[in-house]
Amino acid sequence: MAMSGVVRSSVRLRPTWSTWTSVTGNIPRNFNQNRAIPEGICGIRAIASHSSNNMIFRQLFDRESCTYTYLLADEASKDAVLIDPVIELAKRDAQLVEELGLKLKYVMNTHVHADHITGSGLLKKLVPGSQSLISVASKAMADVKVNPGEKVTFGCHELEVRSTPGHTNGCITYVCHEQRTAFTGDALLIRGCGRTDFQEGSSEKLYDSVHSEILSLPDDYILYPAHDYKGQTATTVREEKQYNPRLTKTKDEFVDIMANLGLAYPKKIDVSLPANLVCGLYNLPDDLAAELE
Ligand SMILES: N[C@@H](CCC(=O)N[C@@H](CSS)C(=O)NCC(=O)O)C(=O)O
Ligand SMILES: [Fe+2]
Repeated sequence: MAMSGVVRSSVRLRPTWSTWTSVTGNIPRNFNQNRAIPEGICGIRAIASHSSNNMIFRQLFDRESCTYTYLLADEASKDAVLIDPVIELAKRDAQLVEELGLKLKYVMNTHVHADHITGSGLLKKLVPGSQSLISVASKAMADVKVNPGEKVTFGCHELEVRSTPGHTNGCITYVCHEQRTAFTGDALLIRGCGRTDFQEGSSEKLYDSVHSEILSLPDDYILYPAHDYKGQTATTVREEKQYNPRLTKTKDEFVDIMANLGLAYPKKIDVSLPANLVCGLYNLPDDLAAELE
């Protein structure tokens, strides 16, 4: 029976095709990727692909804030999670959840966003039974607070919580080993990284955490950021280790680059921060507040 929840233990009990291949680092020569995985065993068919026949995966985009929201669901149980939803698009996300016949368990955030209000609060209203989720270190309010090392599970899938501070203190990355993917929030952006000039930002911490928790993953892991401003959608550990113009530098050079980005503050920072500390439920602009009534 598939279970959903937050696993506090780091012990993994059920071996899968994908964990086997990630441990051994190779695929059997005669491995048939289309062969059905035996019932009751959670695995992937398309090895090293970012999606598989038993996980539904959607990358959704907000044109205004250039935010990516991710919908992940277990095909068998229909249990689903949303990562980093945007309040203005909560109805879009809720409609997709309904159309796909999914049971939304968690509306999760990688961090307290500064540029938009999270859709967590509104989605909880639109999809009764769903719970908001964020890191303990974020100091934000949510139904479920997670710590590094814990697992968020939905159906037979799980996301490992990794601490990736530096953009904010409470930033976390969700790693899905069986799919060989990671959702990096604003810690790592494609050929970039999150800024470190507010929200307890620290360039030193960001450099260390991205290297130790994200770029230490296997080279073929696909990385999905919370934003992209140039039209890219995903990257890999290998690419970022080779081409990231900031993170391939020494730590001293990185700190210097980050101190001289010269970025304007996000336009919505003043409304976003207080609202996101309570999962998008406080002091909202009138049109958004009306949605919640
Ligand atoms: N212009 C946008 C804000 C752009 C921005 O500051 N993006 C953040 C991520 S959202 S907190 C960032 O870290 N950018 C790093 C970079 O190098 O671009 C707005 O007004 O909302
Ligand atoms: Fe951010």
